[in-house]
Amino acid sequence: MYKILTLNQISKKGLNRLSTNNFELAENTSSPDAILLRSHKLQGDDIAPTVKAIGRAGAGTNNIPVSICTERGIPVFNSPGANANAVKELVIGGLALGSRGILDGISYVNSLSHMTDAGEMAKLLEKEKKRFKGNELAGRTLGVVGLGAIGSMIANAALNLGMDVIGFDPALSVDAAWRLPSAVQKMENIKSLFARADYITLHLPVLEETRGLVNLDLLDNCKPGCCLLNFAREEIVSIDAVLAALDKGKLRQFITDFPVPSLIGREDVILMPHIGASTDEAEENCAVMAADQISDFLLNGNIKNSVNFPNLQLERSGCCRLAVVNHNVPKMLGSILSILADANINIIDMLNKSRDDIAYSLIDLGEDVSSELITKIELLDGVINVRVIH
Ligand SMILES: NC(=O)c1ccc[n+]([C@@H]2O[C@H](COP(=O)([O-])OP(=O)(O)OC[C@H]3O[C@@H](n4cnc5c(N)ncnc54)[C@H](O)[C@@H]3O)[C@@H](O)[C@H]2O)c1
Ligand SMILES: O=C(O)[C@H](O)COP(=O)(O)O
Repeated sequence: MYKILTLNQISKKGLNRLSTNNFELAENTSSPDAILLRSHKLQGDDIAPTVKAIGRAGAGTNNIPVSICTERGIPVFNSPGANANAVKELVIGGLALGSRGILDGISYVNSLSHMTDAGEMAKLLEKEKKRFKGNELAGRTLGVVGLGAIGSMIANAALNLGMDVIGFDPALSVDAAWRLPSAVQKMENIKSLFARADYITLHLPVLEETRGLVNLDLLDNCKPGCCLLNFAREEIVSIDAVLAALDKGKLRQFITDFPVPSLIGREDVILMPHIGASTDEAEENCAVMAADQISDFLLNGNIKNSVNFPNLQLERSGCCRLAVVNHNVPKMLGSILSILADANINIIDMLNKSRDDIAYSLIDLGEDVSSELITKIELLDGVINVRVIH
């Protein structure tokens, strides 16, 4: 029985995938085998020595100390693309809010609660509605920074709204490139995207190199009257730079899913409480994906959609399986296999892959192994952890 610690509200549809024969779910346990979470900020010290895997029901893993997990041989999984449609729809809503007098118009109408005569009210609204006039999105240029699961969906939707779309992504994967409509014009650098776009939307992860990426220099370079949308992460945008650009009129509006106190109360800012992925559908998709990945890892050692381990899946064969995590250095696999050979244990099937400093092997054996043999493998210099999966 594997114990799964859940640290956020995870959709029932996902939790139900973890059958009660193999898994026990707990909101509080000191010795979990795996952790399932959403945006809970996890510290290294919160990860008990028993933890074998961490599943993020969502896209961003910046709330998880991934490098500490890698050092400890713990794969971290996420749910790529599972909430992309939800974010896309909210960003389209954001574009509408940024181009029309929707919020001010609604507030104005609600301020008329003292009026009792419908005819008088209609007359007043017809007179005042010019204050809430906006612009159409069609014909304007949208700059998309980060053309992965979310960025490519938004690019597509914006083209369908009649917008011109330009994009920047220095690390575009082959799959993402296939998904991208050819009408999206690829920019050589982020500066030229900022200089050309009427609306700019950010859809990249927070990494060392993207922290504070949207700074004074970049915003000084943007088209006057530009509207910036941040549904990616707070850390990517310098709030001081945004406030300066708004005050100078360089930016007309800032719309973000990541409010901070200094943004509250400004008319040129629209704040949402991190609800990009908060739909029934996205929460279910993410939870199902994360739960399935954790389940397959704990029960079979298979790895799919890890952000720090190689992806590796092997059909089960033989009588038991060894899952070995080691440093990606020469001779490791040979040393492991010679321990098995010296013990006369037959290998039925195996797969070994590496990613950066980590290597991972699944080895299916013809017979069960003793704890002494496992200890021998564990003691090899460079081995991080070994699991026997029956
Ligand atoms: N507001 C929300 O609720 C919400 C929901 C989902 C995701 N997110 C955020 O959005 C981010 C993107 O999500 P996704 O599902 O599209 O991820 P993704 O991995 O599919 O796409 C991210 C893209 O950003 C690109 N990228 C990396 N560095 C870049 C850089 N310096 N400049 C431009 N592009 C760069 C990558 O190459 C990749 O194509 C997540 O990391 C998360 O932080 C927020
Ligand atoms: O990275 C993500 O997937 C989003 O920020 C969603 O976060 P949430 O699961 O806490 O809503």
